[in-house]
Amino acid sequence: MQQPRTRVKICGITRSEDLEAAVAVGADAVGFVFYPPSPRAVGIEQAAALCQALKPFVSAVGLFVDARPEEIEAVLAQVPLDLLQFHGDEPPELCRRFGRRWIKAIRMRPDIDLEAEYARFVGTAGLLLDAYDPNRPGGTGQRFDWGLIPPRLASKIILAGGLDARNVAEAIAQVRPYGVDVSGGVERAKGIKDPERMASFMRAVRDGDRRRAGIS
Ligand SMILES: O=C(O)c1ccccc1NCC(=O)[C@H](O)[C@H](O)COP(=O)(O)O
Repeated sequence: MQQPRTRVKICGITRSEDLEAAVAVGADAVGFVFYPPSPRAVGIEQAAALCQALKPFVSAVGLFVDARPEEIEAVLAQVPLDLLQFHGDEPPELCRRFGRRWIKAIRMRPDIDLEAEYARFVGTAGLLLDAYDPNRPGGTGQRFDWGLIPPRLASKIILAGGLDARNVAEAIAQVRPYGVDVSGGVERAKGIKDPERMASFMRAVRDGDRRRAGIS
């Protein structure tokens, strides 16, 4: 079977022009950060307005960090999210309770047993792997050791953490993930995406797909 293309999520969208540019360059999904301390945080009305501009077949992902269930319900009541991303220490029961598809972010440390995490989060649509930083839950722009990812899990993995146009092709060729997720690597300031960087990132992803398929 031919290797499908690597899916791309551009996370931390706060402005309609950035959303349109992300879709124009071919992003499969855009992410909205519902975590008030983040410089990329969006409010409910802002996210609802952004979603209205989304074209068909592009997914809207809502990112939460240890939010209370009623906070998540309040977002879901107004924002048509296709997928929830849990980026904190949420237990599996919390992730499952909203009746939506969801992914669990795992912040990678050398002692993480990813096989055990995948078994623990029954029902997850995939594991998003991000760098561990003791002071920030995500969006750090840092990479982690891709060698920690068991090849058996590659098709369940959305690779994140410090990706940009210079390293994503190598990441795809090495890890062979289902998808990649980028935020800081396509920005010109926190929460402000750069159309040129998004376009170069997408070109580099397709380059990675060719390398992964052995064409180059
Ligand atoms: O973006 C944030 O500010 C953020 C805050 C708290 C938790 C997660 C957050 N972002 C997660 C992501 O955007 C993605 O995992 C991302 O691809 C990784 O970020 P980056 O290393 O900047 O590409």
